[in-house]
Amino acid sequence: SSKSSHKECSLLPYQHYWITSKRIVTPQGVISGSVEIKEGKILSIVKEEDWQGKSKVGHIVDYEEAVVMPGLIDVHAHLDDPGRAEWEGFPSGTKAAAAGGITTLVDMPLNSFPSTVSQETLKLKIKAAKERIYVDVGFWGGLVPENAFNANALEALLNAGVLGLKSFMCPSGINDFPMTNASHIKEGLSVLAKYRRPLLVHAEIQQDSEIHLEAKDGSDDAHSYSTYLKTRPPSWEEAAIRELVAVTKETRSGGLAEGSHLHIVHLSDSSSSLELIKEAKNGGDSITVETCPHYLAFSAEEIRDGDTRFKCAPPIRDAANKEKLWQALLEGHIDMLSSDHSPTVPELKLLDDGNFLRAWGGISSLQFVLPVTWSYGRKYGVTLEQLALWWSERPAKLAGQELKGAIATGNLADIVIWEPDVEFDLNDDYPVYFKHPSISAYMGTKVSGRVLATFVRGNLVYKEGKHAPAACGVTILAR
Ligand SMILES: NC(=O)N[C@H]1NC(=O)NC1=O
Ligand SMILES: [Zn+2]
Ligand SMILES: [Zn+2]
Repeated sequence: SSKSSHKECSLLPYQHYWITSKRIVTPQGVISGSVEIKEGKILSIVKEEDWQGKSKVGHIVDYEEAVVMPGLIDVHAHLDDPGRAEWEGFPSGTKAAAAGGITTLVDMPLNSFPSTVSQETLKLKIKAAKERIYVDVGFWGGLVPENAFNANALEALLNAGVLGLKSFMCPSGINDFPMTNASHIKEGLSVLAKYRRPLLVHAEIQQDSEIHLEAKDGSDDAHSYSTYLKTRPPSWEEAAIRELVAVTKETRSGGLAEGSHLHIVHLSDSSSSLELIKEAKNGGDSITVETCPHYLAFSAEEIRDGDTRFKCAPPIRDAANKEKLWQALLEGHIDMLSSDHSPTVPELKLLDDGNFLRAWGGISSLQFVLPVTWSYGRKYGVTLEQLALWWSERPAKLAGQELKGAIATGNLADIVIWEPDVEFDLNDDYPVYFKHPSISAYMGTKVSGRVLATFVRGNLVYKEGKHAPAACGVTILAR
C-alpha cells in the first residue's frame, strides 16, 4: 500500500534490496547467502555458492556473521490500549517489540478497557492502534459468559476479524473479563470450528488451597514468595487441563468440534498437567501449549522476599519443575513460546510494600524474550532453528498467518538480525521501550543476544537503538 511504502516507515530507503549473511535461518536449515526483498516480500533466497555470476539488482546490506531469522511472533501480549494506556499502550509496546526482534504480536482481549468481547469493542482496538503501531498487531477476542451462549455475538466478533478467542477458567484479575467454565468453552469451540480459528485458555481452576488470600494478605507471610506459590499449586493447572482435555476429544476427526483448536497459554506445571496434554495429543486432539521465558529462566528458590516483579499466574515454580519444562520444550511436547507481557503501573506492583498477595500479577518482558530464551537456553543446547520454530513458525500457524513465520520465498519480509554472542547488562542505562522497566523481573540481569535490526514487511523499523519515524505496522484482521 502507499502507506507502508511511505519513506518515514523505514530506516532503509530502498524498495528492492538484498540482506546478506553467513547465518540465515530458513525452514531447510541455516544457510550462508542472501535474501532478496522487494516491495515488502521475500522475492528469492540465494545460497552463497549460487550467488557468483548472478546479476543483482538492488542495494545490498551485508550483515556478515550476524544471524538473520524470521521475526518473532508473540501470540500473547497485553498492550492495555485503549483504556489502560498508562499501563502500556500501542506505541510503547510495539516499539519494545521492534527493539526485541518481534515483528508481529497478538494483543490479548483483557486489561484494556473495554475488554475486546464484541464487534464494537474490537473496533475501538483497531482505532486505538491506527498509525500508532511499529510492528504488525492482531487481536484475540474474549470468550466470556456474556457472549459464550450467543452464537450471533461470537460470529460478529469473529467476522470483525479477531484471530481467535481467549478465555479464563479462574478470575482474570480484571472485573469486566469474567471466567468461563467447560460449558462456555464447549460452546465457543463449536462456533470456532466453523471459522477454523483457535481458542486460547488460561488454564487454572481455583482449588481449596492451604492458604486463603483473605486470611493472610495482611500478615508478614504475604511478603514471602513461598506463601504466594502455595496459593496457586500445580493442582489448579491440572484441574483446568483435565476439564479441557475432556472437551478437546471432540476436536478429533469425526468429533462435534472438528475444525476447532484449543491452545493452552503459559503452562507452568511440567508434571501432571503436561502428562494430560501429551495424552490428548497422542489421542489426536487438536491441542497445543505454550510456555513463557519467565518459567524457563527463573525458579521459586531464587525469588527474594518482597520482589513482586516475579509475581505472575500461574506462578514460577521450583527449579526441578523448570528443568522439566525445558525438557518438554526440547522434546516437542511444548509447542511454542510467548511473552505474556502483562504490565501495570509500578504503584500496583507494590514494589515498596512487597506484598505478593496484593500485587498485580504479570511479568514485563516484551523487549527481552529473544535474548532471554537464547541466554537461558544455551546450556540446554538450544539451536537457532529451534528458536525460529518456537518463536515464529508455530506461533504463525496458531495465529493463521500463512505468509509469516519463516524466511521463505513469497512470505512477508518480517526479519530480525541479531548477534547471539554480544552480552549486555539490563541496567538503568539500557534503552528499554516498554513503559515501566522498573517492574520487569529481568532488570539487573545480564543476557546475550543483541538485536541489530528489525524488518516488518520489508520496512527497517528498528536499527541499533533507533526506530523508524513513522508507525507503519498493520493491524491484522482475519477474513
Ligand atoms: N489479567 C492478566 O493479565 N493476567 C495475567 N497476568 C499473569 O500473571 N497471568 C495472567 O494471566
Ligand atoms: Zn493468563
Ligand atoms: Zn496473559
